[in-house]
Amino acid sequence: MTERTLILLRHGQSEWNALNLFTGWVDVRLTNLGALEAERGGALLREKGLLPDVLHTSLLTRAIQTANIALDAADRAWIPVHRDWRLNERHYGDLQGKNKAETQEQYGEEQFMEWRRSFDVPPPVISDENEYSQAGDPRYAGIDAEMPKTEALKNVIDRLMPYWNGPIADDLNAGKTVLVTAHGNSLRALVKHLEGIGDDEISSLNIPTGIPLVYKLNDQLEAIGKGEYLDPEAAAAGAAAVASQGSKEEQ
Ligand SMILES: O=C(O)[C@@H](CO)OP(=O)(O)O
Repeated sequence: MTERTLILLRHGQSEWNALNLFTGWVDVRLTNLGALEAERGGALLREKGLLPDVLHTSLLTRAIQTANIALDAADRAWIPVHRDWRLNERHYGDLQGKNKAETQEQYGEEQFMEWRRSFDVPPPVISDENEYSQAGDPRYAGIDAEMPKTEALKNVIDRLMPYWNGPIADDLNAGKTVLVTAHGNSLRALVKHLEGIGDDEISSLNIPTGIPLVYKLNDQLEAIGKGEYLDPEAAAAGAAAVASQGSKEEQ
């Protein structure tokens, strides 16, 4: 068996993470803290000798910035890059741009959690006229019918898997150490697949910002054990902070 290495990295804190707004496909940038998180993520990779050979990122600036900063910190700014909308954050539909705590207050915790963490219930669709719609954004020219107007996690898995089974699998099968920089929910989709997590159980899994999560894979690209965060303590604290974003007290 040849062991393969896959590294997942959620982008560092974004401007809208800091404001506690549903973000989805809205193209916000990293905060200064987010940039520091990305740098620390790259330093962890360097310290552990986990040096990516190839990068796959979403089309969103916060993931691209994170990858650039982390790879620079790991002395790997030069590696080849592939970018694809299939790694984008879950499209949050009409919730994009809304405050999470206010949404929970307005609709109640049950509805809020159904929209936020249920496996297959998407939020209401976004209209093309909404200021936070991506209709007409040139980076998505050519996606046409597949362009989402809202997504549940299930929809994210459906659009992500062809990219996992295609370009990412090709690089892993070629023996490359692969870095994927993406988002809370596109990475939850990938972790669900890798760890065989059930549709109900996945609702309680949250991914912290900026901490590399490393998988060893077998020849079939199945995970050998669970993924390991390079800083487990910070990862646990970060995941707990993500989980509590509906609560005003935690902000
Ligand atoms: O707003 C979003 O796009 C995501 C990630 O930041 O949020 P959540 O964790 O609520 O799914």
